[in-house]
Amino acid sequence: MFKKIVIFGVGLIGGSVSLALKKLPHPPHITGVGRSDHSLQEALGLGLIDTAETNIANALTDADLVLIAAPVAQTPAILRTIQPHLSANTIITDAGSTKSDVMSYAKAELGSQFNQFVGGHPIAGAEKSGPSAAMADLYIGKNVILTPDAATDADAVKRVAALWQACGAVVSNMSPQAHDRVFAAVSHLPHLLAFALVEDLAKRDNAELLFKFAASGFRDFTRIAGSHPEMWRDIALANKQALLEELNTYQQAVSEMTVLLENNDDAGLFALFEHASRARNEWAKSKTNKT
Ligand SMILES: NC(=O)C1=CN([C@@H]2O[C@H](COP(=O)(O)OP(=O)(O)OC[C@H]3O[C@@H](n4cnc5c(N)ncnc54)[C@H](O)[C@@H]3O)[C@@H](O)[C@H]2O)C=CC1
Ligand SMILES: O=C(O)C(=O)Cc1ccc(O)cc1
Repeated sequence: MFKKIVIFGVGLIGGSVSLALKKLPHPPHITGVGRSDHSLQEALGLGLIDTAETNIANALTDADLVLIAAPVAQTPAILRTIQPHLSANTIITDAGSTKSDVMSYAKAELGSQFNQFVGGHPIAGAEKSGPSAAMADLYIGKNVILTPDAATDADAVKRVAALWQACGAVVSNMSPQAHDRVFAAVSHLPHLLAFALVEDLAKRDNAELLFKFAASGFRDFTRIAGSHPEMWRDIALANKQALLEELNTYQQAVSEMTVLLENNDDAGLFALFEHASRARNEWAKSKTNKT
């Protein structure tokens, strides 16, 4: 296990890694680096980190792992600031929701030390953010995807996998491109649709009335529209191409449903609802406790 971990961005995701590792018999020393002093002090106060650092050279002294858990557009700037202070033994990893962009940033910013970078993505989270949202059990039984490159050091991949396993996660590998296509469909598209629906209702003249009577179906469909705007702006722009394809496919599905409705096609609507309902229920049963 790592002895000193430096976490850039001690919010929901970074803070939850920290809390999970603190349950180990020999937890690592965890140093937090943040963008705002306020959230770093909050992380310190909540016991998520052992030390808060603003000096990057000090933060990285004797560090054997750097975990980047900030919004994905912050990744190049963070890599640029750490690069001069990395030793040959420091492993760098991240938790960003998109992987093609992050892997390209790592290649560009780390140069000959790119082999020490292991891209990662925990498929676990929430619509809540910040240090106070961190949970020790967030990753138990959840998937974590690693996206090693052909150049990535095999031992670094093993050690990052072991880190997530120590947090209770189930680790698999994917290419960054395959990862981004899958998560455009099952995560990024649903978040955009939830934001779009809430925004459409919120800007109507009778929004107050609509929200007053909205119930649990609306709550379930839109929970993720309460998610962090900066994080989702960065994800949408980073995975723009795959997301535009998913939006296009979804628009076709909505158009097909519109035609069924316009034509009073009761059999067509029933068949569509029955097929989707079965697929959704089978998926939910197969997942039990997983994200
Ligand atoms: N929220 C979720 O459910 C999930 C998020 N992710 C990914 O994890 C990353 C972190 O997300 P959350 O923890 O949810 O966000 P968060 O908002 O809870 O925490 C992010 C933290 O990063 C800090 N930060 C921002 N820029 C920084 C910089 N340049 N240097 C150092 N710290 C900086 C912020 O002050 C904040 O404390 C994002 O890349 C996101 O895509 C991955 C899986 C799930
Ligand atoms: O809130 C939820 O249910 C999520 O879907 C959390 C989530 C957000 C972003 C990710 O990259 C992975 C998981």
